[in-house]
Amino acid sequence: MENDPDSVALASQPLDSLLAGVASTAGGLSGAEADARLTRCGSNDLSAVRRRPLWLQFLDRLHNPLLIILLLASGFSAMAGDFYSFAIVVTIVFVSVVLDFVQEVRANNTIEDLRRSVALRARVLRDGQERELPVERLVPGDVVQLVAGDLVPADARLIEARDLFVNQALLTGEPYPTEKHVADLPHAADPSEATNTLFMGTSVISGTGRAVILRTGRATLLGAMAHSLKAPPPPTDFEIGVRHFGLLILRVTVFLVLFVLLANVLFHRPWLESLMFAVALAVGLTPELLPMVVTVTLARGALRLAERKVIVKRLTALHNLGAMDVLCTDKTGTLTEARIRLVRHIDAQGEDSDEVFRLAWLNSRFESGIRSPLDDAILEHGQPDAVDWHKLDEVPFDFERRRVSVLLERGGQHLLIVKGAPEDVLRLSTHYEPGPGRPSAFDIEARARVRRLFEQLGDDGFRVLGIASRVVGPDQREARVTDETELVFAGFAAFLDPPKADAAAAVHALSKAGVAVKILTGDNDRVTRHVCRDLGIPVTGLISGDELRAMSEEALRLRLAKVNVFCRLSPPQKQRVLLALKQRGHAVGFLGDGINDAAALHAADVGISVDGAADVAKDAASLILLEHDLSVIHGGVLEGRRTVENVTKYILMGSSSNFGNMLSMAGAALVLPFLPMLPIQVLLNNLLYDASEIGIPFDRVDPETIVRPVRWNMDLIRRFMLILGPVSSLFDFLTFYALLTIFGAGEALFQTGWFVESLATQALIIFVIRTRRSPLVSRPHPLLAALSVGMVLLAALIPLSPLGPLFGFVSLPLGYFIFLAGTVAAYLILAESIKRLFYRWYGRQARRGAMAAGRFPHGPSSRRSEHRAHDA
Ligand SMILES: Nc1ncnc2c1ncn2[C@@H]1O[C@H](COP(=O)(O)OP(=O)(O)OP(=O)(O)O)[C@@H](O)[C@H]1O
Ligand SMILES: [Mg+2]
Repeated sequence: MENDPDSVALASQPLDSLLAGVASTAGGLSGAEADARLTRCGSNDLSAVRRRPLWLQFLDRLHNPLLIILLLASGFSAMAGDFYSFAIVVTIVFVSVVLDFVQEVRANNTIEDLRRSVALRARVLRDGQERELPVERLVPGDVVQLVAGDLVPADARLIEARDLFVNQALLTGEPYPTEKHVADLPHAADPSEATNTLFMGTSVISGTGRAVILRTGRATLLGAMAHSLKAPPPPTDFEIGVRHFGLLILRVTVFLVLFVLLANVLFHRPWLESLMFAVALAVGLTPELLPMVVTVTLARGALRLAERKVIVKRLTALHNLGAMDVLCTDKTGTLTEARIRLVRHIDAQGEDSDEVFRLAWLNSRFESGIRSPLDDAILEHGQPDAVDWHKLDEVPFDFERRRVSVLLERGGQHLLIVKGAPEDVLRLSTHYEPGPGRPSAFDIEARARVRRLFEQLGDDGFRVLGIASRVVGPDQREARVTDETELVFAGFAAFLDPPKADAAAAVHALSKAGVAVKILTGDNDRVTRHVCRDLGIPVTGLISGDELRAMSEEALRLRLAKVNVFCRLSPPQKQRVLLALKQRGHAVGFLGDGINDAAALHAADVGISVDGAADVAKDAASLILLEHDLSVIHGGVLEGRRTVENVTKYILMGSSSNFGNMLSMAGAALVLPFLPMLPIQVLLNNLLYDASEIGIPFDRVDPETIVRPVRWNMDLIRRFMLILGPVSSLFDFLTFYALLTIFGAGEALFQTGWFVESLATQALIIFVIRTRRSPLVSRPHPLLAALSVGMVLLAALIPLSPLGPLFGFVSLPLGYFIFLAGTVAAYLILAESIKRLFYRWYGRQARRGAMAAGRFPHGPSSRRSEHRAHDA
C-alpha cells in the first residue's frame, strides 16, 4: 500500500493498520530500510520528473528539426557520393551540440547544488534517533517530529499531538488554522474533516506533533492536485523578452529559408545542395546557444552571489533582482539586531512589577506557537516564583489577533493569561489593578493614563507587549478566542532590540542604486519611527494597518510613492501593499522571515528570506540569505543587473551582426551563379562564431550600466538590430564586389574570401556591441577577447591548413588580407559611430517617453511603460 494515491482514505483507517501497512512503528524506520524505500518510491519531491539520464538529455538536443533535416540532407548527399561533407556535417553538429550541452549541464549542476544547500529539512526518527534530513529523502514509514513554523513534508497520520494547529488554506481554502488530534475517524471524507491527518504543503501554526508518513511525493494529496495548485509563476519580463526574440528569429528564419529555396528552384540549381545551404543558413540564424548562454550567465551570477552568501533558489529571480526598484523589508533582524532583551516589566501605574513578569513568563513558558524572539527574551530574563502551574489549553498566536492566551490551573484555580499587542490587550481589558489583588474598573482617565504610558515607551524605542489575565470558572478546561474579554490589565513588558549598525549604510547604498527601501512591519508606528530615527532613515510617510483597511486601491496607489513606512500590518495587508506596488509598474522585492511574511514573499517579484526563517517563508522565497543582512542584497542587485546586461549582449550580437550576415548570404545566393558559401562552410562559420561567444557570460560590465535597475528592453534590441544589421550587410556587399572584380574570384576563392570576412566582422563586432563606451576604454574579459580574436585567426588559418581542401577552401592572396584588414577596421569604426549616435538618440527617446508617462524610468521596457502611462 505504499504510495497509493487516495490520501484522504488515510484518515478513516485505524492507526495500527496504517502502521502495519507501511511496515513501521512509532519508533520509525532503520536507515537501511529507508534507503531501500527511497529507491523504490522515489524522492519526496513534487517536481520529481525523475532526472533523465545524461545520454537521454543529450539525445534531446538532437531533437531539433533543423539538425534532423541537415543530417538527412547530408545523408542523401553522402549516398550521392559526397561522403566528405557528410562526415564534416556530422562532426560539426556533434561538436556544437557537445559544446552547448557540457556547459549547460555544468551550469545546471551548479544551480542544483546551490539549491540543495538551502533545502528544507525535517526531523526524522531513523534507527531510533532523531536526525535532520532534507525532506526529499523522506519515505513512507518515516516518523517525523513537527513544531510550529514547519511545513508538513508529506501526507502523514498523527501519532502524538499537543495543541497542534495547522493552516490548510492551500488545500481547503479555509483561512483559519485547523486543530489536529490523534484519533480514529471512520467517516472522514475530505481534507477538512481529516483532523487526524497532516497533508503535505500545509503549515504548522502552533503546537507540536509526531506523525508517521504514509504517502510521499506525487502520491500525496498535494501531488495529485499539483497541476492546478502549483501553476508555474507568470513569466518575467525577461523570459517574455527572450521568448519574443526567439519568435522573431524564427519568423525571419522561415522566411529566409523559403526565399532561398524558391530562388534556387527558379534558377534550376541542384536542389539537395540548395536545401542544405538553406538549412545551414537557418542553423546559423537560430540562436541555438541562447538557452545555454542564459543558463550559464545566470549560473555564473548565482555562483558569484553564493560567494556573497546569497543562494539563488529560482533562477528567474536573478534578473528580477536586477530590475528591482523597490525593496520592502520587515524590521526585526533586518533593521535591528534581533537580539531582543526584556528591559522593563511595569504595571498600569508605570511601577516595576514582578507580578507582570510572572504572568508574562507563564504565558511564554506554556505557549506552543512559533518560537518568537519576544518569548525567548522573556524566558531568558529570569525565573520567577511561579511553580505548580499546569497548562490546560491555549488560544494560539496569530498575526491577525496579534496575541496569545494560555489557560492554566493551580490548586483548583483556573487562570487565562493573555499577552499581545498593547492596543488590543488594553481594549479587551475592563479592569486594572491599582494595588495587588484589588482590581478596579477602568475609567476614561485611567485608560488614557495607561495609553500614554504605552505611547511613551514606544517613543523611547521600546517594543511593548500588553499583559492581562482573567480568572475563569473551575469547570472550564478549554480556551477560546471569545474568552479574551473582560480582562484585568496587568501591565507592560518592554523590550529593546538594538538597531543594526550597518543597516543605515545598506539602505543608503540601495537607494543610491535606484532601489527605494520601504518598511513593512507588524509592529507599531512609534517603535518603527524610533528605529528609523536611530538609523537615520527619514520617514517620508507612514500608513498603519487600520488606515489601510479603510483605504481604496486608488487612494493607496496615489500615496505609495511617498510612504516608506507601513506599520501594524497583518500578513494579507503586507501582500496588498506589495501587489499595489507591482500594479504601479515597480519590480518589487520583499525580505522577510516569518510565517506572516510568506504571502508577501509569494507575491513579490523577488522573494528574499534567510536560512533560519520559518519553513513557509523559506519555501516561498526565491533567494535565501545565509546571513541576515541587508548589505548583501546590494551586491545581489548588482549581480542581477550584470546578468541581464550580459544576456543582452549576446542577443544584440545575434540579432544585429549575425542577422546581417545571414541576410547578405541570402542576397548573394540570388545574384551569384554559385552558392556564396558551401553548406559545410556555413556550418563551420557558425560553429566558430558560437565558440567566439562562449566568453560572454564571463564578461565585465561597465559600472555606469548597473547604477540603476536594469530592465529587459526588447524595444532597444529590435531597433538596434534594424540599424546595425544592414550596416554589416553593406560591408559584405563591398567584399563581394572586391572579390569578384579586384581579385577575380571564382567559386572557391569567393567562398573562402567571404568565409573569413564574414567571421571577422561577426566576431570582432563584440568589442563594439559589448559596451556603450568606446571599445578602447571598456576592457572585455580576457576570455572573451581571446576567444573572439582566436576564432578569427583560426578562420584565416584553416584555408591554409591541411583541413582547407576538405571544406573546399583555397588559399587567399596576400592582397586580400590587406583588403580585409581595411574593411574590418572601416566596419568597426562605422559601427562604433552609429552605436554612439544610436544610444544618444535612444536615450533622448526614452527620456521623452518617460516624461510623457510622468515618471523617470530606469530602463524603458515597452510593456512596463504602457503600464505607467495608464497609471498616470
Ligand atoms: N510572542 C508573542 N506574544 C504576544 N504577542 C506577540 C508575540 N509576537 C508578536 N506579537 C505581537 O504581534 C505583533 C506583530 O508581530 P511582529 O512584530 O513579529 O510582526 P512582524 O511584521 O514580523 O514585525 P517585524 O517587521 O519587526 O519583523 C507584535 O508587534 C506584537 O504586538
Ligand atoms: Mg518579522
